[in-house]
Amino acid sequence: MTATGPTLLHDPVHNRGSAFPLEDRARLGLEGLLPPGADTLATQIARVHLQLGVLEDDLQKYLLLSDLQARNETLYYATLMSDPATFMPLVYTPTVGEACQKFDHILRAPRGLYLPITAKGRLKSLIANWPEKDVRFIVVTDGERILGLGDLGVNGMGIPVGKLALYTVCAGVPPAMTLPITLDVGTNNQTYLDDPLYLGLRQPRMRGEEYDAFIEEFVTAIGDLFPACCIQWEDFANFHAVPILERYKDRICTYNDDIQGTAAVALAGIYGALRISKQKLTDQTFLFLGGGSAATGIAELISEAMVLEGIGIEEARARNWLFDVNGLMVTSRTDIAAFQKPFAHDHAALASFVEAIEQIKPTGIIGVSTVPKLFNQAVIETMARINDRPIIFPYSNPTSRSECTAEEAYKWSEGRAIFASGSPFQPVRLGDRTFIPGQGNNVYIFPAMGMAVLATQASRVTEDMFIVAAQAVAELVTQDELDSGLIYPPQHDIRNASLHVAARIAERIFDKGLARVERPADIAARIEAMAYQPIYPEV
Ligand SMILES: NC(=O)C1=CN([C@@H]2O[C@H](COP(=O)(O)OP(=O)(O)OC[C@H]3O[C@@H](n4cnc5c(N)ncnc54)[C@H](OP(=O)(O)O)[C@@H]3O)[C@@H](O)[C@H]2O)C=CC1
Ligand SMILES: CC(=O)C(=O)O
Ligand SMILES: [Mg+2]
Repeated sequence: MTATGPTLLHDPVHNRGSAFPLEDRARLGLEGLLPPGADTLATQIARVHLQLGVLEDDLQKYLLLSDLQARNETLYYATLMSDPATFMPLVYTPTVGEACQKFDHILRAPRGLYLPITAKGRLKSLIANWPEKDVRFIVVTDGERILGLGDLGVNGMGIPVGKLALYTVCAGVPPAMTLPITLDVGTNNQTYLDDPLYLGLRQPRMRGEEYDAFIEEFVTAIGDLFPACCIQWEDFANFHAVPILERYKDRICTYNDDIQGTAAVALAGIYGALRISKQKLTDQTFLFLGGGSAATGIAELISEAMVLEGIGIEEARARNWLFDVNGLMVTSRTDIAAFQKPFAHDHAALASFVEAIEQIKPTGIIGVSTVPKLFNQAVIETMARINDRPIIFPYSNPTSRSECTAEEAYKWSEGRAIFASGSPFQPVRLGDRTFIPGQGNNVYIFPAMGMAVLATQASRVTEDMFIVAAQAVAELVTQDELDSGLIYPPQHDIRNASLHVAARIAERIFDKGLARVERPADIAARIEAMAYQPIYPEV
């Protein structure tokens, strides 16, 4: 029996607000509870656009949209899908970064599951409180490396919430099947520990065996309660992200978006760049600013993609170099972690990034350092002197952490940079030319991966699925888009792009025998039919 009256108006899944048809209102006990006129979904969307249009501050817009999500889910998704290029920067990077930093101050309706380490031993009973019983996709963080903003404790919850909204908007993963989770193992962020409004555990971060046992209990509980569920790890510090992925990738359906999703979107951008420069992947050398989860994930996937073009894995890895806070990663350094070692090469130690560019002569630089402005004029001018079409990817998020702006990259390279950034930039005018900067963000990958896994009920997520995803993104970019500098599909068309990428990944899942459903005659049609549409459910 569907709820009626005020209870119905407070159920975000079934609520239509002012769009309840007049003829249904008596039956649903809604007469008098709504204005006498009736909206359509279209007039409701127009009203949200109007309300957002008068707000100048993006955080206020973020709040308006989260309130809407808590009140009327269909209208929320319909609004986001009405103009993804406008709304993605509000519910995702860059605005979500500011929202997370202030999450305890701006909190209105909590969303998702919070699992504190103090509930160790009882996680299953907490997770069982989640009202939906067919959860297929979890995005989980422990809040330690939120975008490039560091340890935000439970305030990091904005990231799983925002990413899962985009699973739905971009690729149609039904929202009822998604679950955002924050594991609260404490925080080392003193500002939050001192803030009376902070809502997480007031204790230093748990480390070591107790942390590992907590993760193990979490994974086991999810497997028991939601056996068809895929777990996406998000924004963990690299010393947890890498071992967690290693531990679980062959045991359950799981992946880490910062390592694998980012790698795929970077590879897609490189494939696009090579169509512009008319070069081969195996002719490239990449120098990363940063040597963490994202850098090593991208470097490894590029290496694997180079192997597909005929060179050995060691030779491929030798074309990928890391440069971190202590300089170029060379074999003589003693501070290199195991996951970085494949990309530490024999070379003299170098402390200057420009000097490293001079000596290594990369064709592309990829910024995943969390530190803004390090792709300075000298860096970009050196890249532009060495390369006819230098690849410049400042991937750190949010915008305040970007290694350079689009304008800087185009200006300092005299318009020759092939550019993409983790957070969006506006088009850049240089003389009589207009450049459209692409957003090199894993948002081109994770929603599609989610839909592919859902449609196939994949038992595992494997590396080659990310190479396929990269190829599928790249093949959508038209010559006109490349001519304007755009190496990713335009954001306004991200839904079509994601459904295409999902179908290509799903094909690979079926080919590898990892699907747990029968192969349909038309995979793309099956995905299209499964994809969530923002249409009011019957009541
Ligand atoms: N565009 C996209 O889709 C994505 C972007 N990102 C972004 O990438 C960034 C990094 O993420 P991730 O790799 O997971 O984070 P990590 O913390 O794992 O890596 C950051 C790396 O940068 C290094 N670093 C810090 N300061 C400097 C400096 N001054 N010069 C050079 N290197 C420095 C760190 O070294 P040390 O550890 O020694 O401090 C570390 O190796 C974040 O801003 C994140 O938002 C991540 C995923 C996806
Ligand atoms: C995009 C993303 O996953 C990050 O910046 O961490
Ligand atoms: Mg991330």
